[in-house]
Amino acid sequence: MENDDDIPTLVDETAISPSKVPVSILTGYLGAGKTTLLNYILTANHQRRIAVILNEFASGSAMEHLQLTSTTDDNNGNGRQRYEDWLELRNGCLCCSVKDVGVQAIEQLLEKRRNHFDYILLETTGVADPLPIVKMFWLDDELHSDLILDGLITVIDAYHGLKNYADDRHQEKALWSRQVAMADVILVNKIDLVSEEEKAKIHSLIKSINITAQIYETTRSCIDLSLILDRHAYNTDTPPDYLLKNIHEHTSTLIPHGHQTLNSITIELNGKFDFNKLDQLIIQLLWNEQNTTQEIVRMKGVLCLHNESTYKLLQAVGQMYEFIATKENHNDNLRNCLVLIGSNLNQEYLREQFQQCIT
Ligand SMILES: Nc1nc2c(ncn2[C@@H]2O[C@H](COP(=O)(O)OP(=O)(O)OP(=O)(O)O)[C@@H](O)[C@H]2O)c(=O)[nH]1
Repeated sequence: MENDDDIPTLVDETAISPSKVPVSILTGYLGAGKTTLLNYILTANHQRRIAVILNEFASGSAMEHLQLTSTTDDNNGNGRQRYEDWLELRNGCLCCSVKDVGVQAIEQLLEKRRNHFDYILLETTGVADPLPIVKMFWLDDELHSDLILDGLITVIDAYHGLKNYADDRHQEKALWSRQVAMADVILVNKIDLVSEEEKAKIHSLIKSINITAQIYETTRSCIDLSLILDRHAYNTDTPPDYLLKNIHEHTSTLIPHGHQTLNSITIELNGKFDFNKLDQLIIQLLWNEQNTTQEIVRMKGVLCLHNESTYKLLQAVGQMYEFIATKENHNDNLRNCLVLIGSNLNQEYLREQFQQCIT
């Protein structure tokens, strides 16, 4: 481990990027290929200086640690070097509690090693529910954090995926589904081990749970990094194409799979929303109705609002949500599209609720 004195000082202070450092969360059920992906990233030839943070238990200790491994250029002309750091998390684990202690620890690390990396990948354990971790890193601008959530990458084991899903033990199935439901990018890994028929089945199952994620097939988690990094899934002001144009194509793939714990539904409406009514409805759905049988884990929408000529984006994760202004003019094509991902979602009921908010 390096000590603080070893940290190189940049001669040219302007070389330190004032911009925020993107954080991607990496998840995937046990044995899916997360470590294989991280090893690939840490050894692959690319320009990014990526810090990998592993959420590990320190054996024999009640204390939690985050292990940081990074191969980055040290800016002293010594080329790429690998170093490790440990962060102590005295108050809990990133996996099972929403605690901003994890964010603070990573911010401190960033402060200390600002010139060492420009991207952070946070690996969760195979049995982590990604929802609280995504919420933790979806930071309000008011908090002036140097970190910005880039997205959630989920690695799926193509060979065991259907088995994990079919697992009668509810906990396993629920976790697997949540990791798929929350993803912005999904790697269907171990594609070398499955037939075309199995491949089609796993794609269909993934899409029925999450129609918004970008899906790539991989072997040994090898992927062009530009496809999975810098997704800007939470800080975009550009309406995604699938919400603007291709929703019919996606909807046709929403084949329900037996005893599904989570699934996607889409709602399309014409007209302009009354913002106050819409806001009240979102609060009702995410706060008041969240503890009924219905649970919305993720919501995305491209919407036309009364008195506004450009689209608004809606993003929600658990009970948190925000409306984001876009520069894209709707040109009086007043088509609104929403995708909701969750459990026990009643499409007709939800459609009716949103319809009532149209002016
Ligand atoms: N055949 C095949 N094996 C793979 C592939 N990707 C990973 N493996 C193997 O699958 C096993 C599990 O991979 P890991 O990368 O350790 O999986 P993980 O998601 O980190 O697992 P946990 O840490 O237990 O959650 C290892 O033995 C890998 O070598 C692949 O595409 N094809």
